[in-house]
Amino acid sequence: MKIDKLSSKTTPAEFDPRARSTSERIRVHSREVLSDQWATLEKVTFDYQRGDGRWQQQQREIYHRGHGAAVLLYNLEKRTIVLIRQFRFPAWTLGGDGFLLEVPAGMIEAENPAETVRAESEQETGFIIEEPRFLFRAYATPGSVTEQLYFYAAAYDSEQRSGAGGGLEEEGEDIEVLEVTIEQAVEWVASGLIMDTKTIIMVQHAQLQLFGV
Ligand SMILES: Nc1nc2c(ncn2[C@@H]2O[C@H](COP(=O)(O)OP(=O)(O)O[C@H]3O[C@H](CO)[C@@H](O)[C@H](O)[C@@H]3O)[C@@H](O)[C@H]2O)c(=O)[nH]1
Ligand SMILES: [Mg+2]
Repeated sequence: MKIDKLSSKTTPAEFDPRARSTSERIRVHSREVLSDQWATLEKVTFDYQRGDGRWQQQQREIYHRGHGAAVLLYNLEKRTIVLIRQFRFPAWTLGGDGFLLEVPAGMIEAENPAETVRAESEQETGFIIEEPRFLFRAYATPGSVTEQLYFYAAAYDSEQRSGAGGGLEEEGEDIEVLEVTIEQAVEWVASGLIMDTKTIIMVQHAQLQLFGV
């Protein structure tokens, strides 16, 4: 018996919707703002042309809350990185104490992610950094949130500290600063103590690219 698994999906390139630009494959019907307070929640109805050429109507709620930037603070001599611990209300609603271990991060202001991580590093941890190194950019939750996260790394020096950090009290921040060895951080990812995606990515980047664990 001859089985040709690809035949039903194979179309000549000129008719293949996958070869067309997405703007030709998406027709937006309506956009409705459901909530517009701290951030914006929108309901969008659109037609999507599937890979086999058929059109399908879909509806999605999408949340626009700006973009974020995070920084991996590392010290190669001491083999340490800097983590912060802070209360996250959405996490608390799922059980547990709601306190998460994270890398310093903040929402991008004035469309300048490098400046944002310099400012967040000082506000949240007290460490003053020079030019942070851009690593990569990623969607955290692409199915429903438009936010992109910009990842940076910066060497820190324990001497270059302006204060204890802790964040801005007027913004409700109450941040604890931890300096941990890379081995400890890797162990916390494996044991499930570190549960924040951007932080897991950063610890693994540090492990693979910086410390060679
Ligand atoms: N009133 C109000 N204030 C808010 C709200 N959400 C955030 N804020 C204020 O905005 C500040 C955001 O602090 P940042 O340090 O700029 O951001 P972040 O909370 O650390 O978020 C970072 O990490 C997130 C993922 O873990 C990212 O989603 C985010 O973009 C950023 O990178 C908070 O301290 C708080 O004052 C809200 O719904 N209402
Ligand atoms: Mg923050």
